[in-house]
Amino acid sequence: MTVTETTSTSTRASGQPVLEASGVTMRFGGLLAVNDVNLTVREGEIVGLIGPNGAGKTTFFNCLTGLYKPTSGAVRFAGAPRKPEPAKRQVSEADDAVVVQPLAALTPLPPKPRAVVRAGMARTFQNIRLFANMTALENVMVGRYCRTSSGALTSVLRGPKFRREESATRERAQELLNFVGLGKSAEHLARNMPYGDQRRLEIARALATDPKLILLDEPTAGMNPLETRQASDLIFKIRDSGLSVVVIEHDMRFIFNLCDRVLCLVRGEALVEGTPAEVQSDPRVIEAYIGTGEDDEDEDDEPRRSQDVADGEEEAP
Ligand SMILES: Nc1ncnc2c1ncn2[C@@H]1O[C@H](COP(=O)(O)OP(=O)(O)OP(=O)(O)O)[C@@H](O)[C@H]1O
Repeated sequence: MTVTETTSTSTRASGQPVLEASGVTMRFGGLLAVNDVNLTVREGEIVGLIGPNGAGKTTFFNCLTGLYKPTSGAVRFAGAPRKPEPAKRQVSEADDAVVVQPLAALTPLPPKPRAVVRAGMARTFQNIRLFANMTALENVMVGRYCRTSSGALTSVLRGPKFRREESATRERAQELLNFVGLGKSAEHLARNMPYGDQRRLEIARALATDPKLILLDEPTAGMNPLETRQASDLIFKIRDSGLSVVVIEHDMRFIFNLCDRVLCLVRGEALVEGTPAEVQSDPRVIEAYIGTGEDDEDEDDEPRRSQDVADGEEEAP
């Protein structure tokens, strides 16, 4: 299957690109998991990544976030480090001098995941990866440490600089817990928190790194309908706070109600990209999920929640 089609302009397509993946290909030995996939994410956009099981969504995500080095292709990100440019000065109508930051240019993604986080990209994983025996607040504080400057020695000596940073980190972590609706759970051990709260906590920890772009891998997996609605509200709130979001989900109703744009991968290739309305009504997407009935014996094509496509079609605007 080699058909790739871009059929939409996003409702927010006028924003500057923050991430650009071009020709991303990932092979595992003889297996072509992702084949020549392109994706541009713009400021303030929510982009959904869908596809049947084994379509290559997580592998593509891993390429976007620097966890995998693509076999070929490039990922460019607006926050990636580059040569410092002098800030330009602009004079407003009121003749006040205002310092304007130059527009962030897209530059190649740094090679290591830690550098990717510093550049402004954060992610959550399909399986919850919290520090189970730490409190909610401590989990978020850990996410914050990539933005603090205390070195090992300062931390051991616990001098004034360390104490100031520690206090600011704690304060910011509490703000983020409030933001995701976990303000009252700050002292709860992560392992004792309800499942939906653990997912929120992961998002708060990712937000603690001050990202420009957050990538969420199946954020509603295992959630009940109420938790799923709350997750949706939280993602809108994150977008409204100025971030771009990329989200992988199998729950089509959730995706089609949430996203500005959706990319459907099938067998590692981009099948269709468009608005939720375009993607959910595209016969190729329906076929990819539900099948034609001719290749029912092909287990790899079996969708986890095939009925969701039809559900989304009825419900989405
Ligand atoms: N580290 C790896 N080594 C070898 N093969 C892999 C590896 N990771 C993924 N694959 C294979 O690559 C293909 C794509 O897998 P991937 O997990 O990216 O799909 P997915 O769309 O995220 O699936 P799901 O919806 O089930 O999570 C699959 O055939 C998978 O078995």
